[in-house]
This record gives sequence, C-alpha cells and structure tokens, in this order.
Amino acid sequence: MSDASYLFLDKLSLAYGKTIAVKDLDLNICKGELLALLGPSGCGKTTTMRAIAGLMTPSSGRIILDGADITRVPANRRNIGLVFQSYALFPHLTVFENVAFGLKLHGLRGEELTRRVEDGLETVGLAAFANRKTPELSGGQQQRVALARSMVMQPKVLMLDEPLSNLDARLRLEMRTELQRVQKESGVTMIFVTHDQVEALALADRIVVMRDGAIEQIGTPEEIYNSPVSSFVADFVGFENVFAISDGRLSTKDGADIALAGTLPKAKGLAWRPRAIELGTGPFTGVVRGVSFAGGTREYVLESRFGSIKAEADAKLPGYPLNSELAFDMPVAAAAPLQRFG
Ligand SMILES: Nc1ncnc2c1ncn2[C@@H]1O[C@H](COP(=O)(O)OP(=O)(O)OP(=O)(O)O)[C@@H](O)[C@H]1O
Repeated sequence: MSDASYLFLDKLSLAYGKTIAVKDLDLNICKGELLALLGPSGCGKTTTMRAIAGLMTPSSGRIILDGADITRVPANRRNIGLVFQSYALFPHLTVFENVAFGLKLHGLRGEELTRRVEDGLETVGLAAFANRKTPELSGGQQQRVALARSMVMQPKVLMLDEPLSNLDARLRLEMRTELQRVQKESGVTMIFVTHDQVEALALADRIVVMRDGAIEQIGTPEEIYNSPVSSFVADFVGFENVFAISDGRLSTKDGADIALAGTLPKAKGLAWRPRAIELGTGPFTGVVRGVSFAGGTREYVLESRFGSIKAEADAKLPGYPLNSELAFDMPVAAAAPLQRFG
C-alpha cells in the first residue's frame, strides 16, 4: 500500500435518468490494496463499480487511474478486470480455453499464450483441470476459472461483484482464503462489492461503508468493527443495541429517557454488542423473551425499559430460562460512542 492514490474517484456522481445513485463520491484507493465496498442493497456499490469499469458514464466528477484521467476512456481500454457473481464462463470450452479467451482477443498465440494461461491456472490451483469443460467443475472451481481469466489479463484493478455469494458456506470460506492469497501474491489492486459484513471484515485491507449513494465510513476492518462512526454503521456491523443519547441520558425507541451510571462520552449515540451486556447483575431488569444456543454462547433477547435488548453469555454458564426475570447492566465503558445518530 505505497501509492496513496493509485485509483482516485474525484467527486463522482452517477445517475440512471433522474435517479441519483451516487453523489459526490471521493475515494482514494492504494496500489495493491484489497478494498471492500460494503452496504445494504441499493446503496450504490454496483453502480460505483460499473463506473470504475467504464460501463457507465458519470454525470459529474473524474476517475483517475495510475495518474491518467480515464473518466471518458472506453471500458475495453481501461485494463480493469471484472468478475461477476455469475461467472459467465463458456460451457462449450475447456478451462484452458476459457482462460485463454481474452488473451487471444489481444493477439497472444503460441508459447506465450500457453505460458500465461498455465501460470494463471497455477495461481488459482487449477493446473490439473485445464482440459475439463467448465460445467464439469464445482461452483468454487468455476469461480477460480473466472478469477484466473481476469488475472491473466494483468489488470490494473480487478473488481469482483459479490464474488462469494453463489457458494455454499464451506466453499465460501475456502474461496475467501484463496482470494486473499491470490491478491497478496499477485499484488493486484482489488475492489470487491459485498453486502456481507463478515466477508468484508475477513478479507479487506480497508472497508468503505456506503449508504444512499454516499460514503458513511472508511476504515480498516478493526476500525469499522470496533469504532463505528454512526448508528447506521453500528447496526450494519452487528452492535444490535444502538441508542441515541442527549443531555447525559439515553433515549429508547419508544421515547423513554434513561440515566446511565457514570459520565457519558461526548457523542450522539452509544452502541453495545450483545457480549458487552452484563447479565445477572446490574441496575436494570429484563425478562427473557428469547434464548438460542449458538455453540460457545447463548443468545438472549430481553424485554426491558430500553425496549428489546440482545445479550450473549458463555454457554458453559447456567442459562436463564424463558420468561425469567434477571438483572443486567449496560456499562458505558463497554459501549462504542457514535458521532452521528440516524
Ligand atoms: N438500471 C437502473 N435503472 C435505474 N435505477 C437503477 C438501475 N440500477 C440501479 N439503480 C438504482 O441505483 C441505486 C443504486 O443501485 P446499485 O445497484 O448500485 O446498488 P447496490 O448497492 O449495488 O445494491 P445491490 O447490493 O442490491 O446490488 C438504487 O437506488 C437502484 O435502485
């Protein structure tokens, strides 16, 4: 991550007719970085990616890649790779032929072509499958072919749209590791789009959280996970218990104000992860309305004067039965302060 602005989106606005999908987006992407665009459906992730790839023209703003303004450069001259969630492989061609396809279009033939394709297949661990037809491969293997096909073009940036969403849970984990390895070994700058926070946290060097066509927060996975700037990001990364605060009191969804012990930070809100809620002790009481066993922990839903509270406790501890009443605490020190609420 040496070059601070390898790819630079400068006040980029993107629209479909009258629908503004992305507004004044500023973003710097470093060379060799693995960046995730994360956000709920409709927040503008795919639109941003399409604009970088040259599949749509911005209504205003610029895209600078490696020092050159590519805003008006056609897609086929940008050297940006795209891997879609549907792999769009040619079923009648072999793995080798699929990976060779783009290189042939660029005029490569003979030994050079063979070497580049073999290197690509080696990179994604598919050297032994070169002569198979793609329908004879598993979903994960097809995804690797799609990855190899893009990688052999030596793109300046490789973009992946929900690359793991079509895979089952086990394969998704495997491909996640694979993608990370290929990216680190090749040093290619990658941007992937996802609505899955777990995937973004696990894979990315940096995460861009988008909301309504704008950036809500940019940070490392640790920053996004531990220090969300807003209630939107906190909700999105699983804090579960997110409250507004004003005048030293916490406001609940149904309009009650509750005083918490200790000094509240200068913030617009506080957010607790379920495991930050202390059960069995504290100034508040709640009634257990839901218990579910989650392996190492038990997850509780408590009904309380805060409304519904999600809490978690070690499954080795004795559980609290459904409808039982228990004391709990929401320690201010264990909460993430939020700069923005709503
Ligand atoms: N072809 C289109 N015509 C009109 N509006 C569109 C079109 N494609 C997307 N939009 C709108 O642009 C906005 C951003 O959509 P976009 O597809 O970029 O979101 P996204 O974050 O990628 O969502 P998803 O996760 O569902 O793919 C949305 O309001 C969407 O309805």
